[in-house]
Formats: sequence, C-alpha cells, structure tokens
Amino acid sequence: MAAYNQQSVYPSSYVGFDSITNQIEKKLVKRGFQFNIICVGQTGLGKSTLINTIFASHLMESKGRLLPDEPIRSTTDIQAVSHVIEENGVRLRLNIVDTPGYGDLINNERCWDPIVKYIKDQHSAYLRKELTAQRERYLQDTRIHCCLFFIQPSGHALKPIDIVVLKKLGEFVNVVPVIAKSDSLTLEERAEFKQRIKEEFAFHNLRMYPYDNEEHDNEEVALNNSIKSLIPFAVVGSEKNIVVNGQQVRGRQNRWGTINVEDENHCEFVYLRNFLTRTHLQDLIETTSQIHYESFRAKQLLALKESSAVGGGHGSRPISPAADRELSRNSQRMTMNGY
Ligand SMILES: Nc1nc2c(ncn2[C@@H]2O[C@H](COP(=O)(O)OP(=O)(O)OP(=O)(O)O)[C@@H](O)[C@H]2O)c(=O)[nH]1
Repeated sequence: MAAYNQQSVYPSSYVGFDSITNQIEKKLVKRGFQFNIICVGQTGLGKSTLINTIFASHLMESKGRLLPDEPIRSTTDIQAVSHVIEENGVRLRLNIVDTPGYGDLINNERCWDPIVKYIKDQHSAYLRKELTAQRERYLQDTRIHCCLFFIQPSGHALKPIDIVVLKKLGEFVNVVPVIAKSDSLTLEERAEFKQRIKEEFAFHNLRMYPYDNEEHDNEEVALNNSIKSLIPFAVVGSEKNIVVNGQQVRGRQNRWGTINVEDENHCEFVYLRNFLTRTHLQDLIETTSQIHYESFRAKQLLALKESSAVGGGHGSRPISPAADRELSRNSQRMTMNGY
C-alpha cells in the first residue's frame, strides 16, 4: 500500500479551500438544527417553567393538578411538544418530552419503564429509517439528546427511586441532573445537599453527562471539569419579569425578597443554560449519535446477524426488504425486552 505524506504544505498563493467552513455553515444554517430534550421528575418540580426559562419562550404548559378533584395523571402519559425557535437566522427545532407522574404514586415500581421505552423507541425508529432501501435525504431525528433530571430540593439525599432511575437512564441517554426549585433551600443547605448528592452519584457509580473522552484537548477537559464541579445545577425557574435596580429581569418574588434567576449569586440557572445552549448543544447531539445510538445500533444489528445465521448463515449480506422487516420486528422485540 502507498504511504501518504502527512506533512502540511502551504500553497504559495490563496486557493480558497479555507472557505469550506463557511460553506458548511451556510448549508447547516439553511437546514436548521434539531434538539430533543426529555424532562424527568415529579409533578410540580418546575419542569415546564425551567424549560420555558431556558429558551426564553413559552413552550410548555404546566399540567399539574390545579384543583384537588382533578384526576391524577397516569405514569405512562408521556407527551412531546415541538417548536421551532429562531435566533439570528439560526433555526432550532425543539422536541420537548414531558414525563408527568414519575415517582408520584404510592407504588412506583418500574415507573421508569415508559421513560426508558420511549427513549429506546426513538433509537429504534431512527435505525429503521436508516436501514430502509430508499432512505430520506435527511432522516427525521427524534432521538433524545438530553435528559434533564429534576431532583426534589428535600435537603436530605436522593430518594432510592431516583438512584434506580438515574442508573437506568444513564445507560441510554445523556443525563443532566438539576436540583429543582433551589430557592427553597438556604445557600448553606444547598451546598450541603449538593455535596451529598455528588457523593451518592460517585458511590452508586451513576453515569452523568459530560463524559470523559480521550479525544478532548486541554481546553475541553478544563471546561468539562468545571461543569462537573457544578453538577447537579441548583436552579430556579420563572417566566415572570420582576424589576431589580430599575431593570426587568426573570425572577421570583416572595415574602422575603426577590430572586433574580439570571444572577449567579442567587442560583445556577445561567450555568445550566450556558452549558445546554452555548457550550454543549452540539456535543449533546453528537454524543447521542456516537455513543448511545451507536451502542443500540450495534446490539440490534448483531442480534439480526445472529438470527439470520441461525436461519441460513448469511451474516454479512446487504439488508434486503425482508431483512428490514425482520429488523423492525427484532428491534421492537428487543425494545420490549430491554436491549
Ligand atoms: N419556588 C419556586 N417555584 C417554582 C419554580 N419553578 C416553578 N415553580 C412553580 O411551581 C409550580 C409548578 O411548576 P411547573 O413548571 O408547572 O412544574 P412541572 O414540573 O412542569 O409540573 P407538571 O407539569 O405537573 O409535571 C408553578 O406554580 C411554578 O410557578 C422555582 O424554581 N421555584
């Protein structure tokens, strides 16, 4: 095989291929971006409010019971809403998935199953689209890029159910935990609670996003380490504007004073928003595809190969329509059984 010379050569006059970055940017901006986020946590922990605060738009309605005689919603009641938001010509298609009812019932056994199934179903749907003979030019991507996990601000510790659910979710999705409604804790309580939760994460070996990656350069490692020191983000959400020092800010007013959601001395909302939108949006999307989806895909294709080997041994043949149907059946079966 020919050996390629890897040395850089600098042309003597301007060629113009450095404009490829602009060409890519133009194409991507034209196509727009897709970001899918799932919120997991008990009813009333401020999930809708926080999403609306992060994206500075009213995207989700609160679905909590306003009257005592309203029925309790079922744990399987997963709902997705889609919106397109635009900033400086960049369009972001947002799918926001709400998982109401998690942990609300007396018997919460396996209440996480519908959430895990939903996440896997999106991988499964994408894989089916990817493997069909006549693929669409751009596959619609509903794979979940980020799971915001809302921890109740009890001031004590994680609940046993939280540990089980965090463990499960960490296998399939980028989990970002937040301490919800952190204004209900004093700063000392918040610091102690956070420390305890960190210890529990470490003790139970819970997998949180961002992950270590040997391809990261020093700058990325430093950024991720500073993010990891902040997790779980102690957040406050609000859709209301209040006046602080003559300025309108997003905040909450209570009997003791005002909380400016965007003030880093009051809560860590700004760090969370920067992390999700300004520094790690692309990485959340990439990690979903390269780590979580890839592992799902490999297991599904391996299972398909094994099942076709049992039935005739054509392990490496291209995917035919029949195999495609088989894969669909298989992936549904695997999703049901937990892959
Ligand atoms: N103190 C405080 N209250 C909050 C905060 N975020 C939301 N709330 C209030 O808590 C109540 C419930 O908020 P939602 O955003 O509807 O909560 P949710 O988790 O989406 O509830 P479901 O839709 O029922 O699952 C509302 O009255 C909010 O104004 C917060 O950070 N601090």
